[in-house]
Parts: sequence; structure tokens; C-alpha cells
Amino acid sequence: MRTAYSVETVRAAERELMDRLPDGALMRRAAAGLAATAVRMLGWVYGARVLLLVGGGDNGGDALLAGALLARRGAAVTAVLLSPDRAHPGGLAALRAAGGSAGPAAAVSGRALVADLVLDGITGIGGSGGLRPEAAELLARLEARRPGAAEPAVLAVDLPSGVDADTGEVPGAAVRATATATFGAYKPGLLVDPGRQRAGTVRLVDIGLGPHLPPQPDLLALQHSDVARLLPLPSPESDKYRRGVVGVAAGSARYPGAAVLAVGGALRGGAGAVRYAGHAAEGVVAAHPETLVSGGAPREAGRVQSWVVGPGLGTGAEAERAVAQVLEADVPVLVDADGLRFLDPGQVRARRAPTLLTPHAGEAAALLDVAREAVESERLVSVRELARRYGATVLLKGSTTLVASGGRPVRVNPTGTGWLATAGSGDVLSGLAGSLLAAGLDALDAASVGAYLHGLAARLAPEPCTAVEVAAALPSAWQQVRATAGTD
Ligand SMILES: NC(=O)C1=CN([C@@H]2O[C@H](COP(=O)(O)OP(=O)(O)OC[C@H]3O[C@@H](n4cnc5c(N)ncnc54)[C@H](O)[C@@H]3O)[C@@H](O)[C@H]2O)[C@@H](O)CC1
Ligand SMILES: [K+]
Repeated sequence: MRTAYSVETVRAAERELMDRLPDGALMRRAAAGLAATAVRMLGWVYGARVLLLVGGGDNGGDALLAGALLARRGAAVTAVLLSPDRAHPGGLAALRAAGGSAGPAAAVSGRALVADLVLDGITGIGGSGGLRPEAAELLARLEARRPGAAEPAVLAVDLPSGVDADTGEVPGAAVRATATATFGAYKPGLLVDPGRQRAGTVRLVDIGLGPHLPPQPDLLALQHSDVARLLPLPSPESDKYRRGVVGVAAGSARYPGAAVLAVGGALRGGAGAVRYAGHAAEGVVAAHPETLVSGGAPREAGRVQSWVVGPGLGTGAEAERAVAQVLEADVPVLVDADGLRFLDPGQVRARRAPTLLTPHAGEAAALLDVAREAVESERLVSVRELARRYGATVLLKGSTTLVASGGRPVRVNPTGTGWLATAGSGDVLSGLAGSLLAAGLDALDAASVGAYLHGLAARLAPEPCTAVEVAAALPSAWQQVRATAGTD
């Protein structure tokens, strides 16, 4: 399991740890890890040209100290000081003593900007808002320099400057890193888009913070072994009813395919049987003869342990009735796509059994009555707010799928891939997660395990994949998780 902690929590842990250590010890640990990462990225040190972008806080201090370590090993290190009068004095002295040079941004020549590696120490967890104009101009100069020449690798110190550490928001200019060396703990902004895309490969540098962090992180990402533990497996006494029956109320005369895809996902999510209720029964049976189908309303479909409602359901009165009936059932309910249009927060909050909502950014924007762009730039805030407003578990689909549920840490899905941006893939996910609900997983686990397998299946499917191929690859994803559990 990969965990991430908010700035407030990291700072509190750092204070605790610093009280027990000699002055500057933590920063020296951070700088040593940073320099080691730089060496790994460069592949050599002697003669390498290293450029440090140095802000006025300790993030710049880390860069200067790491620069001093590299200069001692023969690298040509130049520091650009964005706040010369506030540059970390110890770091600056160390760099100069090691043979490195430093000067204000205005004094840096174009030649000095040519480097094999850039260390971004403009801001770390103390940064706020987009980068200030001087820092933004320096980045623009770096990017514009020598068009056509090979881009230098950029190593972000703690996090890419300009990325909000707590949310992953990028409110203005920001560094785009090849890699990030982060200290003590992952910050949420390194795992959530758009910040995640700026971070490149993230390496966690241990500075001894672990014992001082609280047991509950703010954000976490499951890995193979976590998912393997959660997969519902049949026991020798299992029968199809004990393994759970999932009901699917999806599809319509206009969108029969959504029903076929949702059932396809549901059949591969660990439940023992799938009941389908709706107007696409013929197509569903043709594609999946093992489905128990009825052409009527969900209420008449027979007993289920969970419901999936919404994909391709349409927007008419009949669709609205199907959603209402499903929400009245005292079993876990997953609401997706068209079904999300008919939700009343009071009705959802009043349910005793869990409710799982699975909107994409556009649907989440409609539920929150904000613009889609606002959801995309503030994904973490949006998913938490939706979960709070509806008293439900919410899976927000997108480049980084997030799942929020009450006061528990938000889960971020690490297996996503752009190939999932294909028609019908969301229908497969809703069937799959609904099936996991029927098999007995709680809503947070069903949603995050569903998203994990779904992303992995898309990676295993032929490229470029269709939604049918994603569903078909689910057993391979499931088997891969089981086979490699414990080795990650
Ligand atoms: N606290 C600790 O014990 C440790 C901190 N470490 C480093 O210290 C960093 C935090 O240091 P600080 O609290 O000094 O804060 P930062 O260095 O992250 O940022 C503060 C500085 O950036 C400027 N700034 C803020 N927003 C800006 C913006 N949008 N554009 C340009 N400049 C901006 C501020 O005026 C200030 O000079 C961590 O990210 C990490 O790199 C590490 O050395 C490990 C130990
Ligand atoms: K930084």
C-alpha cells in the first residue's frame, strides 16, 4: 500500500523528529537522498553540468546541499537564486566551498542554463499558488533555450514547484519533472492529477519520518497484495447464491450495448450470478447466456445482494422509476451514468445500505453544479465534497480515479491508463464494482478493487482496446493480482 500525507501532518512529524536530532540533520538526510537520485539519473557525475533552481526556503536549501555533494564529486554546479537575500545560508556556503557557483536569475547567462540535469528547488511543501513571475520567467527561459536541443532531465526536490502538495492542483506555471525525490512521505499532490503528471517517476527518500506519522494517511493507493487480500474467493461450501447475486438495471432500446457491457463486467467480478432487468434482455442473453434476465422493472427481478443502475438507461420516466426502485431496496446500490441524473441527496443519505456513485468529471460537475473544468482541476476536493453531500462512497473516474468514503483515507487508483478513455469502459467498471459489492466487499473496497482490476485489464488487453476487450481481460488481471501478490 502506498500512503500519502498532507503537509500539515508531514510538518508535525518533522517537528517531532527534529526535536530529537542535531540541527540540520534532517536536511542533510534529504540532500543525501536527493544527490543519490541525481547520480542515478545522470549515470555519471564527474564533469556533469548541474543547474539548481533555488527558492528562498528550505526546498532551495535541499537543492544547494545536494548541489554541494555533487560538486565535491566533480560536477559543474550552478545555482540560480530566485530570492538571493533569503537563499539558505548554510546551503549556499556549502555549495561555494565545494566549488559551485551561485547568482541571481537576472545575472544568469543563456549558456549557464545549458545543463545535463536541473534540480528544481524553487518551492516544496511551503509553496502556494502558481509560481511567482520571476520563477515562471526562468522556467520559460529554460524551456525556450536552444530549440531542438535535447531537454535536460529535471529532478524535482520534494515535489514539482507550482504543484499544490495537498491536492495536486496546478493553479499557474509549474515545473514538469522527469522525476521527483520526495522526503519522508508521499504528498497527495504527487499521486493526483494534474500534479501527478508533473512529477514524473516518484522516489521516496527515507529521512526517518515513518515512526512519527499517524496510522491513518490522507490518501492511499492499493497495490497487488492489498487487492489480492480483498478479492472474493469461493469456498468449498459456496453456491451461486452464497457468492452473491448482482442485479443490473441498465441499457434501453436506444442503448442496448451498455447493458451487455455492464453485465460483462458483473460476470467477472466474483459474484455467483447476475440478474438483468430491463429492455435489452435479448442482447444480454445473446452475449452472456449465463445471465438471469427479466424484461420488467427491477422490483420484479427477484432477490439480489446488490444493484447496479444507470448505464445506458436513458432519461425518461421509466428510467427514473428504475432508479427509485433500486434505491428503495435495502442492499448496496451502485449508481452510474444516466442513473446519476435522478439522485436526490436526501434520499441517498437516508439509505441504510451503502450507496456507491461512479461519476466521471462531467457527471460530477452536474451533481455539484460547477463547471467540468473545476472538477478536473480540483479532483480531490470534488470527490470529498460529493461523498459528504450524498453520504455515499464516490468513485470519480478520470486520469487518476479517486474513491472517497466518509472520514476514511481517499483511495487513488494507480493502474489507470489513457486506453480506458473508450466508449463503454465505464459500463464494464460499474458491473464489475457492483459484482464485488454483491460478493460482500464494502463500498470503498468494491470501488477501489474494481478500478484497480479495470485499469490492469486495459493494460493487458490488446492495444488499442475496446470496452468488450477490457471486460474479456478481467480474468487475466485478476489472475495477475493473485499470482504476484506479496512480491510487490
Ligand atoms: N521541515 C523539515 O524538516 C524538512 C524540510 N525539507 C524541505 O523543506 C521544504 C519546505 O521548506 P519551507 O517551509 O521553507 O518552504 P519552501 O521552501 O517549500 O517554500 C517557501 C519559499 O518559497 C517561496 N514561495 C512560496 N510560494 C511560492 C510561489 N508560488 N512561487 C515562488 N516562490 C514561492 C516563499 O516565499 C519561501 O521563500 C520541503 O519541501 C523540503 O524540501 C527537507 O529538508 C526535509 C526536512
Ligand atoms: K521543488
